Amino acid sequence: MGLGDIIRLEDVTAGYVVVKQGIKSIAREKRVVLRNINLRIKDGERVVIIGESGSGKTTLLRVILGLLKPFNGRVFVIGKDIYSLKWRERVKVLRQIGYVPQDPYKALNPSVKVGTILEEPLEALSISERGSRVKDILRLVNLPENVLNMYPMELSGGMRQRVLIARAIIHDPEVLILDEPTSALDVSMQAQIVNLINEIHRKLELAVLTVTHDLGVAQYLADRAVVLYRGEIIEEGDIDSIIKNPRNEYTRLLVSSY
Ligand SMILES: Nc1ncnc2c1ncn2[C@@H]1O[C@H](COP(=O)(O)OP(=O)(O)OP(=O)(O)O)[C@@H](O)[C@H]1O
Repeated sequence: MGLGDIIRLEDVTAGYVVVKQGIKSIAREKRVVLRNINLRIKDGERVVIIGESGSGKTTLLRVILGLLKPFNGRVFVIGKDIYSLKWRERVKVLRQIGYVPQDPYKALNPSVKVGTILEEPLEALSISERGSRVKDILRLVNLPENVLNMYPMELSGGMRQRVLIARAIIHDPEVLILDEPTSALDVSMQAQIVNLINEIHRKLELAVLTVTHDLGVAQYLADRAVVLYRGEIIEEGDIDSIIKNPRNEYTRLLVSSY
């Protein structure tokens, strides 16, 4: 394991166990979605995973987030093999990941005020420390303080996305992971969120891993890109050279339709 790896996947094969019910029998079958994935996110690096719908992007995130144990291979987060850890230890290590789920309209509990949502990850701090941390983060994500007393439903999609990003980084993790951060937003809002993510990367000096099917977003949010196709990494490297000079046939197709 090299110095400075925040996340590292070694030969990961993962998927789901599906239950097939026959007339007289029930059979469990392994459905492999990811094959032999080797992936490394270094300290402070911006990496984007590009792939079409069904390529396994969300499954890959579940594996990294400690939610889906691979059939084979190992997953390291800040140097710890997470699936070999006891649950309590694993939770502690996984706090180094800030996660922004896919849909800002569905991801926030509608009956909880924004202030409570943001304080939740800060339970270890005193009340006054929490308050000042919340204020700092609101400033960083460019939200006014009056949102603290509002419910998610009262906010626009872009504001909800800012709340989700704020919640993900408020406890100062080492890496921010975003699942399709712009796909539910209109075009002008997409640019603002992309700029915000880059600003957070600069100011907090954390690694950023973004999953997207949008090459435009990928170009703005990454130094390095990994192309996932049918559960396998088929190409990876510098995002601009992948776009200018794709080596794999599928990547060429992806770039030509962009
Ligand atoms: N809980 C599950 N049980 C069985 N199969 C699943 C499950 N979740 C996902 N899959 C299958 O795994 C494959 C990859 O799905 P995944 O959601 O990881 O893809 P994705 O690239 O994130 O797609 P999208 O962009 O549409 O979310 C799909 O064929 C999907 O049907």
